Amino acid sequence: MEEHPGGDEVLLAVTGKDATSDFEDIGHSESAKEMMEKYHIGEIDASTIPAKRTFVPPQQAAQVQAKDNDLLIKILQFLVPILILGLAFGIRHYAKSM
Ligand code: HEM
Repeated sequence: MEEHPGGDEVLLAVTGKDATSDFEDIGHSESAKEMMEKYHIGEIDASTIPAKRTFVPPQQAAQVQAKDNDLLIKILQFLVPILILGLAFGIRHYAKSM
């Protein structure tokens, strides 16, 4: 995985499904195709391959979680100043009326 010139993320993105079209779409060189022989561990019964991806590696699940956290931080960065401003106006209004 670490040695793949295209990086490990692209490989993780196709785990749990048939990656033939993904491999071919990239236009891998002949030497890349020859290299596959080295990693060939056996034949798979095509009827057992899920049509859709069913497995998400934990590394990617963590990335999705990190993206969710980024969104939450952005929302908070927007909301917190507005809340502080609202609170300041509220206190000022309350102080004036006393
Ligand atoms: C055992 C399977 C694989 C082998 C041996 C392999 C090997 C290689 C090699 C040698 C390269 C360097 C460029 C070349 O010579 O073509 C490469 C690049 C790349 N591979 Fe793979 N690869 C495999 C599977 C995959 C799969 C399944 C994907 C996609 C999901 C993928 C995506 C890429 C990408 C995006 C690049 C970079 C292309 C570029 O920058 O031009 N590879 N791979």
